[in-house]
Amino acid sequence: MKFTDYLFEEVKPVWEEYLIHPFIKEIADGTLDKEKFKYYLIQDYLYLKEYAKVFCVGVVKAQTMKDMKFFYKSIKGTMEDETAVHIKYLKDFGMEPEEVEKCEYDLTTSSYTSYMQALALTGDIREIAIATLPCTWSYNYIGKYLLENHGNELENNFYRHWIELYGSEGFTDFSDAWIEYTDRICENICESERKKLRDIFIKASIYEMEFWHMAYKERT
Ligand SMILES: Cc1ncc(C[n+]2csc(CCO)c2C)c(N)n1
Repeated sequence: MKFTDYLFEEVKPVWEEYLIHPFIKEIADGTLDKEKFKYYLIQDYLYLKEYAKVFCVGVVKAQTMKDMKFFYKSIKGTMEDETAVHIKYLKDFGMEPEEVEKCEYDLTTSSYTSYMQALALTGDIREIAIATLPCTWSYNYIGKYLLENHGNELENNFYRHWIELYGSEGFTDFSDAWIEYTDRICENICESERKKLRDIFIKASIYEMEFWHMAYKERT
């Protein structure tokens, strides 16, 4: 069994909950309160800024040019490709990126990003890959599910670009490449290493759920 198949089995119950989370269900049918989406985008923009730094540490810690390139390309993917959709939506809400950067980090945003950054600084490229994988893979898992189940009802859905980004072929290729890369660097690891990486993967998956809760919660 591939290591990532094992990881998937371990987190499946949590990932299935993402698909029925009210934030995701309301994105799917287009009924999500726009204020909630705006708050999510602001926090997610801050999240992506910190997340990109985790890949930067990956470049520093990688031993080969091939591995360095892998992290380097993901920095570009995060800072340019993914944020482009955020910037477009935020512009519609009347916010420029510079203004978004001045917003306060929600406790969940700082906890999740601090967790990954601390792991990146103290760990090796395996720990960095495993801590960042639920983020890429689970968004593709959600995006593909939404496209498969709601793809033909998106014409007037305000969240269509978000769904199309994460369910797209390009993003699926990106996610699959990370899965493959993770299996490559985790070949022949010992049992205690497997357990350590599994725990990181589960924790990051739970942080993803916390992020959905944060995005949906009522605030005054
Ligand atoms: C909380 C949160 N988790 C995951 C993603 C998705 N994501 C973040 S970085 C990256 C890699 C390439 O852009 C991907 C897929 C998100 N946006 N926000």
